[in-house]
Amino acid sequence: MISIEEAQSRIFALKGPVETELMPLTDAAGRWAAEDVIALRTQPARDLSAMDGYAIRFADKGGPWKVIGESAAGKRFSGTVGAGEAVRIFTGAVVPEGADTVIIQENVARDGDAITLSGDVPKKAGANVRHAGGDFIEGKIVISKGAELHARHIALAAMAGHGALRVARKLRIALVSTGDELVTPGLPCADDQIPSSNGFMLAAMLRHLPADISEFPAVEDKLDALTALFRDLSEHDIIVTTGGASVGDHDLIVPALKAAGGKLDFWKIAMRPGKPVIAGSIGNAIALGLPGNPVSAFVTATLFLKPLIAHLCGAAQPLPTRLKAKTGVELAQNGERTDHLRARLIDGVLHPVGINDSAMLAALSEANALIIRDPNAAMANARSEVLYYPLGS
Ligand SMILES: Nc1nc2c(c(=O)[nH]1)N[C@H]1C(S)=C(S)[C@@H](COP(=O)(O)OP(=O)(O)OC[C@H]3O[C@@H](n4cnc5c(N)ncnc54)[C@H](O)[C@@H]3O)O[C@H]1N2
Ligand code: MOO
Repeated sequence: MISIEEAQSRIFALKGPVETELMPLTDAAGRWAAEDVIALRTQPARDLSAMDGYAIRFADKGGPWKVIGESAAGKRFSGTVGAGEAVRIFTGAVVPEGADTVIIQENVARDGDAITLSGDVPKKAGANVRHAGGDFIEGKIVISKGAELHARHIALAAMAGHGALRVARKLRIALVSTGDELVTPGLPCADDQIPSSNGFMLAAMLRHLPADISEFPAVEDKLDALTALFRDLSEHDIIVTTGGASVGDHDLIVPALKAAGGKLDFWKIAMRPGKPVIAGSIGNAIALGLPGNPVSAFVTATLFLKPLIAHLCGAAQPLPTRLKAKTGVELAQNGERTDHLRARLIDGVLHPVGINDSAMLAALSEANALIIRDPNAAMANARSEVLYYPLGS
């Protein structure tokens, strides 16, 4: 058995990021920047007013002033503000030549072209002015290669002058559930059968990731059928199987991968749940065999499949976020495998939900966090800090 960290780096080493394409901003969210994004313009391009009021010289801060024109957003005043002069100005408008300060309109009284101070004097030169280049300067890297593109990055790229961003192309992923006992959810299910929940769970986990997912009907535990499937799917970027990963007579993923001409990289990770993970390659594809137990499939997809997708899409930080919080109860000393305790984070404190069986979905659904227990971790007192993966609510 290898450690989780070694498994992650070996899976990433199977293949590098895929080819890239230029993506319009509207479709770039949720991807990762394939190159540094450089500002094509300076923002603000000129000194702009942050408020509605009057542009003045700070030297004249006590007033009175004569209004000599107007500067609005998109329609700047082309003259120069001299001593004792002011220009009516609006939020987002260019501060005219000669002026260095904006006094807000609430602090002056206007009578025709004349304004006088009626409130506070501006505190300093430059008050209510956003200076040119205060946000970013042309030529600066505003988004680093490998950064995940959230809505706020899309806005920044747009402001920096880009209409499209270079990102990894969409991945092609095949999801295959294996097992003679599997029944399509919603159809009658005999007592020795089980609804095939894993494919639906994985599709839901990957829904917002940049991948075209092909889902296949459950495949029987037959070497020929599984071998043919590996061959047929080898043009995908990733083939994900669930089930058949263990050592029983009907666990055929490893033999099928080999029979199809694929290569096994490793099998079994020192973790719970999820020990019998399989990683290898066949043709163009990375083969990732996840255990059949639903909670094992969920945890291993969280730790290996989603990070692999992020890695192939060029993410600088493909691994899931780990956070720290206090545990509400004492945690027993851990055994040899990294454990992932189902827990609920309530008001910043982690409460284990109790059942940690790798087949129990009700307990998993109650959880919104997985407490990480390192191999051989000592007992942790209640209120001590522990690491966890947030699962979303
Ligand atoms: N002698 C040993 N037995 C087992 C070991 C071991 O080391 N030695 N490891 C155990 C561990 S840990 C796990 S995890 C499981 C993994 O088993 P498989 O990956 O081979 O999965 P299956 O046997 O096919 O199924 C396990 C369990 O999950 C149900 N299942 C399978 N597919 C689905 C699906 N698509 N949706 C919902 N549920 C599914 C299946 O019916 C079984 O109940 O092996 C242990 N055994
Ligand atoms: O490692 Mo298995 O996933 O505990 O049941």
